[in-house]
Amino acid sequence: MKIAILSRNESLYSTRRLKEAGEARGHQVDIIDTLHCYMDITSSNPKVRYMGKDLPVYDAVLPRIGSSITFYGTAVVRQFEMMGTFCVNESVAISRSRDKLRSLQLLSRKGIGLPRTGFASKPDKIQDLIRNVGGAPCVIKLLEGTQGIGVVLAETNKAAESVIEAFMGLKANILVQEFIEEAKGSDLRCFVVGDKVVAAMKRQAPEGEFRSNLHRGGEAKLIRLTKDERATALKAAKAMGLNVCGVDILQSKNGPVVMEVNSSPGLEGIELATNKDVAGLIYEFIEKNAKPNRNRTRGTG
Ligand SMILES: Nc1ncnc2c1ncn2[C@@H]1O[C@H](COP(=O)(O)OP(=O)(O)OP(=O)(O)O)[C@@H](O)[C@H]1O
Ligand SMILES: [Mg+2]
Ligand SMILES: [Mg+2]
Repeated sequence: MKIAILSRNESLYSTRRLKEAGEARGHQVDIIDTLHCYMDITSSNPKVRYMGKDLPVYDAVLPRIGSSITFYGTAVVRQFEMMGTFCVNESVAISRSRDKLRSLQLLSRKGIGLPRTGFASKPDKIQDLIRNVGGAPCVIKLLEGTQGIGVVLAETNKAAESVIEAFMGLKANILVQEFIEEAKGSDLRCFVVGDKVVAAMKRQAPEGEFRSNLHRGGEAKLIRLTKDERATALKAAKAMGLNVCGVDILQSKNGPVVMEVNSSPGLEGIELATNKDVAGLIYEFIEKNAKPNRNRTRGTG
């Protein structure tokens, strides 16, 4: 098959592994720099232009859209959808996953377990917002954060109030969330491909830290999910409409709760921790599913 990986950086582990794994299975794999694509939207025959030429018709596009280029990146994916190209994750699903509030609302609508979460844009009733998630300790998050930056644990109601006021003063969008203390600084990354969790790892924060992000010094190890955890991850992926994603789960005393769903999950941590050929499994999915005009949202995303 002829497959394009949309990625800004071909030296990233995930991008390199995806190219290698695809070629090892006999595919032609091109890495296309998302920001260098430009589009012919007006014509009845939509195209993507790249380096002065039309891109060929691909059998599948594998979007790896970084959160800093969501807006343009999803427009490029949408253009491929309009051409009838099979996109592993569709543009609408990627956009949904980048908005923490929208994601939580979609997940909640499907009855998926979530930490109690509040959101407000004005500081009128901060105490009520804090009370609604069960009071301190609670977690305050910047909506646009990644790699654990902008995630704060407030140990007292007073501290929570000050942090919320400070963020709001800076006009930052935040959410306030129940602190899942019993997770003990760990979370589960469930890597979903199609309708399977193909790999899972437990990430543990270092001593004295509650954020388990590998970028914050967390350590990952292989884990066997419970039936409930597996079902929750699959339900979350389905609710978001993502074929390939990383579902992050906290083990709460009331069962698994979903923290977020990532539409361009990294391969390095998960392949290292589980020793699995996750990249190869993504191609297995593409080989089974990539047919022209199979995008559910063709032209309507
Ligand atoms: N409600 C919570 N209760 C307990 N721990 C939490 C909670 N929310 C977040 N954490 C911890 O903080 C970490 C970072 O939070 P989160 O994943 O929401 O932030 P992020 O900046 O979006 O990170 P990412 O890079 O994964 O997108 C989580 O991996 C988890 O270990
Ligand atoms: Mg995130
Ligand atoms: Mg996270």
